Amino acid sequence: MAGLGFSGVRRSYDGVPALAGIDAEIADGEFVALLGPSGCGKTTLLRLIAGFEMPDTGTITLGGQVMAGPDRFVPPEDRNIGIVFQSYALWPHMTVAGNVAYPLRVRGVPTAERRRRVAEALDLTGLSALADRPPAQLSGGQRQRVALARCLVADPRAVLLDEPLANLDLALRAAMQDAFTAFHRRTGATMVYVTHDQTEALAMADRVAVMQAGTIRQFDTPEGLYDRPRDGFVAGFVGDGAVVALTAAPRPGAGRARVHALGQEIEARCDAGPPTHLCIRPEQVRLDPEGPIRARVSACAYQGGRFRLTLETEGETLIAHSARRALPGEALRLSIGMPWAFADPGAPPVAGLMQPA
Ligand SMILES: Nc1ncnc2c1ncn2[C@@H]1O[C@H](COP(=O)(O)OP(=O)(O)OP(=O)(O)O)[C@@H](O)[C@H]1O
Repeated sequence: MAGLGFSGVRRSYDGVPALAGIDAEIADGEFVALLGPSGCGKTTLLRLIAGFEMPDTGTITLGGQVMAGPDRFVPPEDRNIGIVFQSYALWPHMTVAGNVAYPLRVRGVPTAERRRRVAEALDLTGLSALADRPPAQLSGGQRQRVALARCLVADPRAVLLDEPLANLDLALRAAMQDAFTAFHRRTGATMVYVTHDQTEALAMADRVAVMQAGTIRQFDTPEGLYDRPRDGFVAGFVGDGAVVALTAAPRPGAGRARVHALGQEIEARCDAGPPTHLCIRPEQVRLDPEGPIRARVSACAYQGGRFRLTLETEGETLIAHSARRALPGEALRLSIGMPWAFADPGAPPVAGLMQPA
């Protein structure tokens, strides 16, 4: 397996940028998710890694070797990268074992070695008992595992997965997420996983690249994205909660700041730079009869074991969790515990925001 590198990678279609400058490193053996809304460039980046397309400018490396650059382009068949698509693309007339053996047969791998490697790939994907079945007699999740086994058997340097669970129902998706994570642990494969489903990305990946409009807005661990989003897009796109503009921001101290928002002074976590916004997660909103903030319930949804409350206060909408059902229109009091304050470079300047001296 091998790591991947991207330096100044750009790609446009008809003059419109699909990738507007990608710089990133993916370590050998890392499981990375590319997460973002439709049209943000995830599939384009995957296609460039696979070699189905060339970047307009920039360099892509695999295991330190240039795959695409100013004067070099390695075609897809010479990159040894495995790909698992949303549509499983299995041969209907071949058994599971036959499908998995196919890439080795094409390469002329001798029979004994072929048998050994197929048995290993079937074992890794939990398919040994189904080796003799045709794809028509498999569930969607089992077919997807055949596609994964077929990709693995060729011993690829990296595995690319393009929304592989999109066609599966919710229960099966959850089971397959566990299967992918277990598979990654056992193989140590470098995996790049495209999805627009944040639950999937946060549950499985070591790190997630959050993309928007052809750029990576933040490339971080799932906890990093949730606890310390770098800008308003990431704060709003990843996880539940609210993004609230500050009305005044004193100079932040080391890792902490007292900021003004929601008509209150609130103690927040922060890093360098004067913050402009707060990201308030539901678990940071305490329903507290003595709390300083007055709010009104606008919606209440049961989420199994708890209720998700939508609350209106000071012209902002907050999300809270509650053990009991609340009625729309009900008045509550809140306190806010240690939200994350960040500087959003994309946001318009906040009127009256007090800048540090
Ligand atoms: N072959 C193409 N010709 C013209 N435009 C393209 C082509 N491929 C992609 N694009 C455009 O490039 C942008 C990025 O597309 P891409 O498929 O990479 O997005 P995505 O994030 O994978 O979206 P989705 O989640 O909907 O698959 C989009 O605006 C898309 O319309």
